[in-house]
Amino acid sequence: MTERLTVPVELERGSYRVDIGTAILDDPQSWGSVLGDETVLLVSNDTVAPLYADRLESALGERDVHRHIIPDGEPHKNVSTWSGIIDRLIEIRARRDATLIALGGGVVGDICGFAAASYMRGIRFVQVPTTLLAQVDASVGGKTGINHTAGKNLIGAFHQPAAVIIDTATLDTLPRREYLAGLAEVVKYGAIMDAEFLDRIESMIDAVTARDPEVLRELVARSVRNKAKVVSADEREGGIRAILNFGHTFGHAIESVTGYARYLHGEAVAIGMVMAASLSERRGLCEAGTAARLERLLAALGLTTTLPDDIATAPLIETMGLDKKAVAGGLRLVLLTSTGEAVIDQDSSETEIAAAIDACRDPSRAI
Ligand SMILES: NC(=O)c1ccc[n+]([C@@H]2O[C@H](COP(=O)([O-])OP(=O)(O)OC[C@H]3O[C@@H](n4cnc5c(N)ncnc54)[C@H](O)[C@@H]3O)[C@@H](O)[C@H]2O)c1
Ligand SMILES: O=C(O)C(=O)C[C@@H](O)[C@H](O)[C@H](O)COP(=O)(O)O
Ligand SMILES: [Zn+2]
Repeated sequence: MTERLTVPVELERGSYRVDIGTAILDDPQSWGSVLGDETVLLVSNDTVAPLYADRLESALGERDVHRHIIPDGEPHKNVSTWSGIIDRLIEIRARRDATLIALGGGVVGDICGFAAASYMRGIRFVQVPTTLLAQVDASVGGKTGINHTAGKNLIGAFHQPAAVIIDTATLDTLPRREYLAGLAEVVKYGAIMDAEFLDRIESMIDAVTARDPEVLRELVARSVRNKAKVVSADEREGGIRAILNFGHTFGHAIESVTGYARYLHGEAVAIGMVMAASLSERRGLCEAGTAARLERLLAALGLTTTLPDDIATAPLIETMGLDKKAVAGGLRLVLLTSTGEAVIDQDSSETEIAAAIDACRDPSRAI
């Protein structure tokens, strides 16, 4: 086991800790201060449970622990899977003092968090993220929810976890495509708030793609610190938190129009970030070359930043209209003023947005 790092998430209504280490998922020390003698429902999916659920449960000792396994995949991040968790909580006669444990990627974490937010108007839950994306982003900050066919995460609630336990050794079994998708959210922190982090990632591409354990620890810890800083400043996205949505208005629309089955969340966000950076340049908000730098980095990490021609621009823009940041006056987009600085902006015309989308179609293009 490597030394355990702890990042606090400080909030007005109760802070919590994010523990980061290797082999800490089944270390009883991870759980002693997190759980009492309440009933526990361990929720995972049919891919992750066979890998890690027994190990985790072995650390919970004699507690009253039940399991619920959900089907794997973003298309299952829906009302039916949420309702299955609620049914299971009722079946085990869980009371208000019960705790849910979400063991898996962001899909398990988001649905489980929403079940915890809604069952009996709110019970505790603990995040045990097992994908890079969930470790650097989804497990921290309390956004929970499910998709609707009309739009991504359209149903949900803010509900903070009681604790987050990040065992970076679980990334050893993560498929490469999933790992690379997680890197998109890591790059996001560099783009919106931490230019030095972006330089650092650029300086160690090979170690990053090779999942060097020390580098993983650095990527996860720095990402979590960045996220915790923003969430502590604005827990419920009244303002600054929206910067964490950089690339997401475009990315979520790409996921939605393709039925949540063609692109992974991080892959769609990677394309969306290049579109948002390109729009920032077109609007004169940041210097020429900002989008190209971002695109070069994402490509070096193995992420695609090109939008295929069969995804038309008009339906994308229509779907973007259901983005949760939109207000009566129109879309609100996160744009860059430089690498490492973001603003929330409402002044882009539909023509400018369409041009930024179309700029990402041709791989030989100048974005
Ligand atoms: N709440 C938030 O703040 C927030 C932030 C970012 C993303 N999200 C959401 O998170 C979701 C994406 O999360 P994700 O990228 O983790 O996808 P995911 O949850 O679908 O997991 C990716 C795949 O990896 C598998 N997997 C997970 N851990 C594994 C492991 N250790 N070894 C082998 N396989 C493993 C999963 O079963 C799945 O097939 C999206 O729904 C997105 O909207 C939420
Ligand atoms: O934590 C946040 O705030 C984020 O926006 C993080 C995003 O990476 C994440 O994908 C989030 O779920 C998107 O939120 P939404 O409000 O646009 O659904
Ligand atoms: Zn995201």
